[in-house]
Amino acid sequence: MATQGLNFALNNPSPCFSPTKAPIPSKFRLFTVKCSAPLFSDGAAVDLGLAGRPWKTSNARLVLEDGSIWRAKSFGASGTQVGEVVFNTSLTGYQEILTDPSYAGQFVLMTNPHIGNTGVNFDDEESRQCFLAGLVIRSLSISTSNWRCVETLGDYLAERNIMGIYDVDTRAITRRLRQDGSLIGVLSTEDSKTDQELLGMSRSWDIVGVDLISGVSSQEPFEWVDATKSEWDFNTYGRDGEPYHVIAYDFGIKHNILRRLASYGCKITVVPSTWPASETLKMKPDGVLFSNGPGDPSAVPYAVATVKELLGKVPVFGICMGHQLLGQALGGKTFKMKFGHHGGNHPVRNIRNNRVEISAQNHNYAVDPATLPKGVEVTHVNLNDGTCAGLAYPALNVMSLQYHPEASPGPHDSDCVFREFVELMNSVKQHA
Ligand SMILES: NC(=O)CC[C@H](N)C(=O)O
Repeated sequence: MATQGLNFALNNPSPCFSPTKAPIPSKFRLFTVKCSAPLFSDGAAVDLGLAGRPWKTSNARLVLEDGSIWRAKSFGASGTQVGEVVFNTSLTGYQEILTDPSYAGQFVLMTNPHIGNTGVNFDDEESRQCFLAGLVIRSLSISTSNWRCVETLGDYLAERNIMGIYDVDTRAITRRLRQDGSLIGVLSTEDSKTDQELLGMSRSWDIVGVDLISGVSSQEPFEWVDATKSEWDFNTYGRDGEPYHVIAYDFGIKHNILRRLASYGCKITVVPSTWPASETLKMKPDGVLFSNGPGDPSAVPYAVATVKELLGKVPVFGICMGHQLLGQALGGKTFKMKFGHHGGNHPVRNIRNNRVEISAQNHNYAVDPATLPKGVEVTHVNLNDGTCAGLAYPALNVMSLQYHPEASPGPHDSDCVFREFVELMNSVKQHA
């Protein structure tokens, strides 16, 4: 499919896919990028005093820190919002993306041009709210049609106070992000704010070094029981006997991680990000899961300290942020990538069995394998750019993935890793 091919190419940093480099203006010059078709842009008809148009005209601006201004039409909430712009190459699954807490502080730009056609439903929520800064899309579907739909995307965002824009050249912005790396932007529907003011806001804000986990984690421990609904579940692996008790650290956990663990027969207690390791050990779990979560892994040393305290005492599994925290706890370093990986089409090689999995990914940071101590194995590699996509330290019963085996949205190729975690807990229990 042509769109699928384009989205693969966007994630691949290989020079043969690089778009032509557009000139970037000097840091302090503002310029407007014309992107809408003339028929739909503000302009002549209004100036000439002709009757008002029945369609919406541009009423929002996205000002990027490189000085570019993108005129667009707003939907969802109004106001002014700052965040880091990242592009996501998933073709479907915008509701799961909107409710993935790992997007806190970020504007998600969907490279698939047509968004909103299936509306939103009760089943696809990945957390209790939308934590992202806003949504940037090319075309907002004018009709909504799906058997699960309960509401339109626009109403859903407005109720949750999340800003969205459409009729903006998402391809051009994506090229810019690929060439120059992630950019901070300010989205505004407020005419009272000047372009210079918005540019100033984008240049005085940063996402690096900020603890975003504390804003998304649950505040109290709770039990999780829901498994994947039987009509959606394809797992046939069943276990007899007592379920394994897993303590899941909530750094911004996606519900489908919990559903998949429950489907593999785990009893789950979710604990806040600041839950002391000593309390976890008192609960005598069979395993501990460190979840995904937003922001910079170096900004949460308290979480790294908790992970360190648990290493070697109980089998552990890290997903995305959890993988990065494990990398640091084992003595390694994390670094910020140029534009990260966001989408449901990232090829990863599982080095242990030499199979390639197409995976769902959402991260801007990665573990530098060269900084890891002896004994830590890189188990998975991202085939687009060779970055570390999974780790294991068998001596301490550690396993982790940089990406999302729970998908939501995305392919299910990596689902069997939940079984591997159950088998790890099983073998540790048998040898205790
Ligand atoms: N999905 C996640 O857990 C993301 C981890 C981290 N916030 C990153 O961007 O790399």
